[in-house]
Amino acid sequence: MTAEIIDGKVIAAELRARVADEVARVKREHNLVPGLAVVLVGNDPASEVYVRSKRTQTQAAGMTSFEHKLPADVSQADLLALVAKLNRDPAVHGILVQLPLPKGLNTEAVINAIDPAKDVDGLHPNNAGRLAGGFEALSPCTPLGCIILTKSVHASLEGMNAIVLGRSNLVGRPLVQLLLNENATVTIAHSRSRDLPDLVKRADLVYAAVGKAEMVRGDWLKPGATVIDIGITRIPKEDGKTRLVGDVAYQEALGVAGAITPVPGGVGQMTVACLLVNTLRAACAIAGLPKPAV
Ligand SMILES: NC(=O)C1=CN([C@@H]2O[C@H](COP(=O)(O)OP(=O)(O)OC[C@H]3O[C@@H](n4cnc5c(N)ncnc54)[C@H](OP(=O)(O)O)[C@@H]3O)[C@@H](O)[C@H]2O)C=CC1
Ligand SMILES: Nc1nc(=O)c2c([nH]1)NC[C@@H]1CN(c3ccc(C(=O)N[C@@H](CCC(=O)O)C(=O)O)cc3)C=[N+]21
Ligand SMILES: [Mg+2]
Repeated sequence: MTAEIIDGKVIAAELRARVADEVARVKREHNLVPGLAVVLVGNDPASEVYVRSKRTQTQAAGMTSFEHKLPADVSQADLLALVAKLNRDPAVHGILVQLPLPKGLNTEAVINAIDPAKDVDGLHPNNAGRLAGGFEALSPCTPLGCIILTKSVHASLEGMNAIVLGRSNLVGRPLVQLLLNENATVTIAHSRSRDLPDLVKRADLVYAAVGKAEMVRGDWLKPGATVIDIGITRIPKEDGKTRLVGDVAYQEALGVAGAITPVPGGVGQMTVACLLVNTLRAACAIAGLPKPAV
């Protein structure tokens, strides 16, 4: 048996096309052009992968892209001043501050400074708390993308055993909340968890968001499980370039899983597409328009 490969490229392209249609409509009907501002401090390589695809795709969807690159030694005050300026800017509907921030900057204070209505990362406590409470919220893009990919395989997640490996504010925790909203039964594992292979073995749905290349082995998986690989690690190649590797041993998993996302070409594609969705939703909400069709 070989697993179905969940094609994030195709699913993300479909989602982006629906976003582009809605962007064209709000432009035509309401003269509203959604704008996304990305703030990149220093040069974290994982963040740069993200920024690259984000810029072109924002523009391709008909939205405005603003980019602010700041040096790694920028002061907390200057960073907060930029966030305050973006909060006030009527052309900006979404603000994303790339994480992790360089040492010396207070991440929590920066996130708290973002207008929750423009918090397209869903990291502000207003949004994270609303999500945890089961209320409507701007939710983090990567977990949103994971749910869409899972639903491309399973129409309903009700009663399924899911395991989430990782509990970060950006990925693991919000993914758990979204899975609960889908009525899955969720186990959360992290660096202090014991017997990871046994925990994974029981899961119909496996979400790996640890950041350890190929940590999840094929023989950990329940045969037929759906595997969503969120991890991205850059491995240097002999020619000096790098290749991207997930948290799951892909070749091994192919022989056991029922369905699996590749890296690249899986979750990462969906993260960017969902960022466009959140920016469109934020722009409509800020403008007092009805919710968009996507
Ligand atoms: N595809 C995409 O769109 C995106 C991909 N990523 C990638 O996903 C991965 C995770 O990102 P992020 O959540 O930000 O990472 P963090 O480093 O913030 O969190 C990693 C989590 O994994 C847990 N962990 C670490 N080692 C182990 C282990 N040996 N066994 C079990 N759990 C472990 C940590 O546990 P503890 O809490 O105990 O420290 C922590 O909860 C990274 O590779 C990142 O690059 C991230 C965002 C988007
Ligand atoms: N505030 C914040 N929000 C984030 O969502 C966030 C962040 N900070 N910091 C960095 C991580 C990482 N991340 C990625 C998103 C998409 C791809 C992506 O497009 N991946 C392509 C790979 C593209 C290529 O091949 O280079 C793919 O997997 O197919 C990668 C990484 C978002 N992150
Ligand atoms: Mg990270």
